[in-house]
Amino acid sequence: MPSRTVQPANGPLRGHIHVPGDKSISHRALMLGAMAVGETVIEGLLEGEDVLATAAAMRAMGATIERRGATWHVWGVGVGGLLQPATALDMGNSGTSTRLLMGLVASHPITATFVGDTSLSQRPMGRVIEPLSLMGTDFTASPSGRLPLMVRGLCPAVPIEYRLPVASAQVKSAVLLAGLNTPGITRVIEPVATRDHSERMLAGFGAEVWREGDVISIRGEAELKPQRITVPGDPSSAAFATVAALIVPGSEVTIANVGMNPTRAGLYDVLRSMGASIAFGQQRSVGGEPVADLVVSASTLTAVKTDPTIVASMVDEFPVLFVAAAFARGRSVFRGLEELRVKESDRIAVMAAALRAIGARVEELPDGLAIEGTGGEPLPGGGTIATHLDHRIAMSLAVAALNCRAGVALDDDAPVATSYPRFFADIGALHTA
Ligand SMILES: O=C(O)C1=C[C@@H](OP(=O)(O)O)[C@@H](O)[C@H](O)C1
Ligand SMILES: C=C(OP(=O)(O)O)C(=O)O
Repeated sequence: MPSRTVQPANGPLRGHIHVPGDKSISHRALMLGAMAVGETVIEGLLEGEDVLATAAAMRAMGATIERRGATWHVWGVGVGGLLQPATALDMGNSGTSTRLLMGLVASHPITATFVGDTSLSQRPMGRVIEPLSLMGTDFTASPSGRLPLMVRGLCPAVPIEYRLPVASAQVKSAVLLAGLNTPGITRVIEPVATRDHSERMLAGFGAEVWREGDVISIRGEAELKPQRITVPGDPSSAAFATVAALIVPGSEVTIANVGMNPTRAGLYDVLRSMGASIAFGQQRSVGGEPVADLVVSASTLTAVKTDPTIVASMVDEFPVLFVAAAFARGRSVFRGLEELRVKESDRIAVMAAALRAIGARVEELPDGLAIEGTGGEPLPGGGTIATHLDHRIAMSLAVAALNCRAGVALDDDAPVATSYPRFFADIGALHTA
């Protein structure tokens, strides 16, 4: 476990960074490229460990995937064409790879075993096993529906209409991807809107997929046509430099190429409601997704109470929002965050412990956190933070360290490589002194 001490910023953060490719979109580009017939070309793919796990799995099931300079090239097997993998598929730390690929395998006549690291092996897969079992797929899972697990796909599978019991884009996507190779129409009812990258990209590849109110339908046995895809920057990664610039006095930072899909951009609305100075320049469309360059200036933040309806549009950004709240004026309250307990770590409990360790005043609630902010004053810092194989915990505390008197030690900085390998270099480049 490589440990690292992050020192407080020795002056304002200044400069310009280019945020890496969106993780959710990168996974989907590889998967759908692998399901098309012909060559898909991907620009801006996130080369993080999670996405590389998806690439390795698609290769193991028959796709050819190559990096040539700055672009990635995928020669797909076609819908229905996935091959039986010779060995277990190693999903590493990646919930998205696991759940979406379980969906793809579910309606193919193949058997696949999924394994992962100790974090992923504790995460619930029953939420995907349940709908895919209704489609006829057979599963043998570890106790409580965990990894390692084996999926025996059924072809043809049975189309279903499934109401999501949790707001989860991964579960929605697993069912839609299983529906790709299933005769007839598969429907997902989504009471709370979640990120819609699967629907957008399936349509882009030529599948018939449509939304009526909260019902998303896909016509199966689709033929996907290869595409040229440009992956926009990841708003979940941009969140770290954004909060860093807000809490380090005197900072002004430009973060280029940030995806602003409304199903992902909740954090930026919440920060602005706290008084954050964030300007959205060069608004444009990249790969069918809205994108902007953010100009973020250090701001006096005030406490906030988030509405539970906004959670799905910023589900991965709460750890770093908690850091912003720790430096805001007043008591912030975040509720409706039950899903945070089943991410790479229990992000409510782990962030409560980490913020306390650096001197913040925090109350853990069953479904969230209440945080008493400093009003902008630095926190004491010091101590060593347990990151629990969770990239977002590591990066959030590295950001907090910038405004802690004694800095912050992370027990393990390796997890940042799952979603943002250049994180420490990007933040380092913003130091002026
Ligand atoms: O579909 C996706 O790409 C993702 C969906 C979210 O998970 P849930 O579907 O479990 O909320 C999110 O936390 C994850 O980082 C990526
Ligand atoms: C929850 C996350 O990812 P995944 O579910 O793919 O592991 C995340 O990136 O914060």
